[in-house]
Amino acid sequence: MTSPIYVALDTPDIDRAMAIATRIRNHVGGIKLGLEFFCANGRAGVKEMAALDLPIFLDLKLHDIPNTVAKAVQALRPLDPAILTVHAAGGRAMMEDAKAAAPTGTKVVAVTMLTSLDGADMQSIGLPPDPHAQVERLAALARDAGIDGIVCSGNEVAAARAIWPEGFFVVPGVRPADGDAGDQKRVMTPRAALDAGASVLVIGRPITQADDPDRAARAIEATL
Ligand SMILES: O=c1ccn([C@@H]2O[C@H](COP(=O)(O)O)[C@@H](O)[C@H]2O)c(=O)[nH]1
Repeated sequence: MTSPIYVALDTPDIDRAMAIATRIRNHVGGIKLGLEFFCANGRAGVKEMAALDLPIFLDLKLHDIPNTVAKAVQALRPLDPAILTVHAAGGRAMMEDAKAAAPTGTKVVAVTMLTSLDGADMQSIGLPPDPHAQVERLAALARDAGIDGIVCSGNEVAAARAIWPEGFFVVPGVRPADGDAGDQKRVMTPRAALDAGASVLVIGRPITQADDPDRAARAIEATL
């Protein structure tokens, strides 16, 4: 069975990213490359990581006017990522245009509320302090825009799946039971997130910052 874990390789150092991915490759389903990696290494770096022959999740969280996002997605087409992120807050037209510009096999998923935010943070940016309601609203918008799924925390994934049963649900903010949450505010264990309806789990520091990333990945895998 393919692992639902995408490991977040959040480093600008491609040699380090490659070394970690090589060690844990048999215990993860894919690798996630985000802003830190992409700003340092660009498309060439992503192509280099593709040599590992693992699915690539390009987590660039694109958020701009529809034309700009569509052109950015076109520029990423040669990388043929398995998963690509945009921000749902960019609106329906932006999500529609991102999907139209993406390769056929790429799942375009929309970030709803970052897992580093809680109700108080939402209030501070002028939103009602209710992550559940906001995730449900943006999940419906993403579904209606014709993209593939959303990114949300494990706390909201069951509610989001209830309104979008065939959606693809990416869940970061995942921590083993004794794990340090760090800057994440809406967290859940890997097992609980899968039980709640996650399609894939994004796990970074609990694996990449461990003394032995391979052992950490295996320990998490054993709980699934
Ligand atoms: O809402 C979101 C969206 C994306 N992320 C990304 O997931 C990983 C999480 O890393 P950890 O080290 O496991 O906390 C990271 O790359 C984020 O950019 C997220 O955390 N929350």
